[in-house]
Amino acid sequence: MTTKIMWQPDSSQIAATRMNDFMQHISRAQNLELNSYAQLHDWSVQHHETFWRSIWDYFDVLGEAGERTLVDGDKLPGAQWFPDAQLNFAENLLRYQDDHIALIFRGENGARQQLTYAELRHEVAALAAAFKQQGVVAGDRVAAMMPNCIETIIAMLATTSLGAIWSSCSPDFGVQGVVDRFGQIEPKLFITVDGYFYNGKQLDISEKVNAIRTELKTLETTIIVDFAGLEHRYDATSVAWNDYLDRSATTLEFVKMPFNAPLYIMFSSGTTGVPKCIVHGVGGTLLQHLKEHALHTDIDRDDVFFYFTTCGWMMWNWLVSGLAQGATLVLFDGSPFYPAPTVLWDIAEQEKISVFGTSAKYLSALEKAECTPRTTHRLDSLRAILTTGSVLAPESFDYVYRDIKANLCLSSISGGTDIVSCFALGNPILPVYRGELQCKGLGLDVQVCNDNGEAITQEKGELVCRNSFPCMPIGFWNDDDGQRYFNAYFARFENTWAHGDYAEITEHDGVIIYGRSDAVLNPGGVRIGTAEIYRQVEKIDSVLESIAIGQRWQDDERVVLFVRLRDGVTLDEQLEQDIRKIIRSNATPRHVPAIIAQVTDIPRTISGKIVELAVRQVVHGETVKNTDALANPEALEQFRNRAELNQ
Ligand SMILES: CC(=O)CC(=O)O
Repeated sequence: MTTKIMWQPDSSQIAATRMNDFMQHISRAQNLELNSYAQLHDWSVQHHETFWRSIWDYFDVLGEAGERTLVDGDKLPGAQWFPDAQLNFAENLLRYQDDHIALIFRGENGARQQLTYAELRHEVAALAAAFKQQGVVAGDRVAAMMPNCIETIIAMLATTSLGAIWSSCSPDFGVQGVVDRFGQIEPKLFITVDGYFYNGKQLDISEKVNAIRTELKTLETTIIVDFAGLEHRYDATSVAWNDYLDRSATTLEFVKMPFNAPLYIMFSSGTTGVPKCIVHGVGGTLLQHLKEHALHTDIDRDDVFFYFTTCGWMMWNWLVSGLAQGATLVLFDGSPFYPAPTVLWDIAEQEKISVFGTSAKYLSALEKAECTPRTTHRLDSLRAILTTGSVLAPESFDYVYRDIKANLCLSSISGGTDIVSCFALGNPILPVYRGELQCKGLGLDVQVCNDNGEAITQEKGELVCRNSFPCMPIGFWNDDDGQRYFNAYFARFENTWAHGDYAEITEHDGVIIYGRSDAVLNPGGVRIGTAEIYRQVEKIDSVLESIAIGQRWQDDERVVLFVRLRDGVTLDEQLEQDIRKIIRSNATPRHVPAIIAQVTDIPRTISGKIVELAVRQVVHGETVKNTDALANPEALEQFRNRAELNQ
């Protein structure tokens, strides 16, 4: 069966893209005739050393690239990219210093602020000067529990301008979740707020902040941004943001750092124990984000770039790098459904957003809420929608083109915290096929492997990357012999990064993700990605969301499906039959759940991912190691000791 093309750029659109310009540039520089993305990608993998050096040059990275590009290039892990380079991350994000708008903040409570590039630089200088007076130096850690607002970006840029290391989470994290993360990295400074707004509520977090400060023994100072307008009592180790800034600072200096110096410490979701502290480097993060924004997303100075994210998800780090393109970034903090499900589209229309990023879950919830922005909003500026976080079902492609906008590039993108970027993503010179990620990222030898480690196409298997790339983490924090880092990605296949996604490379060299590999269902020895089931079940109007697990049963495994239904709907025999029928007729009899059960909530991580493993553990009576990693741990109780799972 041929896969439907949902959108295709015409030749004039292709000619105007930065991807096309880069392809011409490489053709000229390397004396080649590259005429397609497939050719460019092949070249970028076969000559990945030259490719990444070209990325540095093409984007005119500020700093010294140094002589060597790659040392021990065939070692995974162990390859060293740009071992002689010196650069500063913040300097590259602040290369523009003019009156173009850099940041627009929109709060759930109606707040709107904006800052030009010149003003942003000024604010960063004032904070960096105060940091310096406090004695913050390269390698120190600055931790932030912040909403997605302008101050968070100023703080990250001030931190990294000094070569210090940035780590952030959002204010909805619980005390233990924050301490589990920041406690491991021993921060010197903590930046936070008095409170925040969510779903129409003003939430005071002063008690939580005090509890966290007590636990983080290495803190010298806590800086508090007056975000929610609440009274805050300061003590000797806390200070208001506005009092802390050194407004007399006139210049901003950038401490040059090695390419592989730590930039960000990010955290795994922590659903299987204390979160892993994944350390990302200065140069690798920058080069990869330059490539992904400019080439794969075609972002430039004229773009208004929005991603719906919190500061606890790597998409925040990804969005912020958009400053390096000189684009205007739109930040939003709050519920995307308050006061109405259309709120993000109001913002898209008002701010003339051209690139709108969100999660796949948001789109399916929007569809269930029967929103049709195409008929209610003027979205003339919108030219791309990006989604990630979970698999974007083929039906969501239909929804976007039918009910949001027909003429745009819908790019499902995938990678994650582990690489602070993507393995497969969008491409402005390729068509969008229904249900597929458009392409593998340039420079990345992304493959799908069978159990023997052999590359396969048009078959499901493990998503891997077979060459080294600059944005591999530089390691895990407090993992001196690198063993935990090795075990996380390299133990499965030799000299290969195994990403933990169950996926397929399509005939168009696109990618389909079927779910996380550790959640794959295995009834009767047949491997089934959970997204294959969700896609069918969630077509049923009364099903809002679902989660599938494999339950050990009579020396085999059986598929158990839990569904969250619209208010007032009860799972009855008819609905069960409808669910089974839709799965059987659109997937296979093997996909049909043995048991279907109703729940009113599905547990998810704080960045919104449903946690199949934790549900599986509860169903089997096992202990869930770290419920602090969950946004709604109480939801797990609904899966414990269910009578229907014993029959
Ligand atoms: C790019 C991504 O893969 C983001 C995520 O799902 O965490």
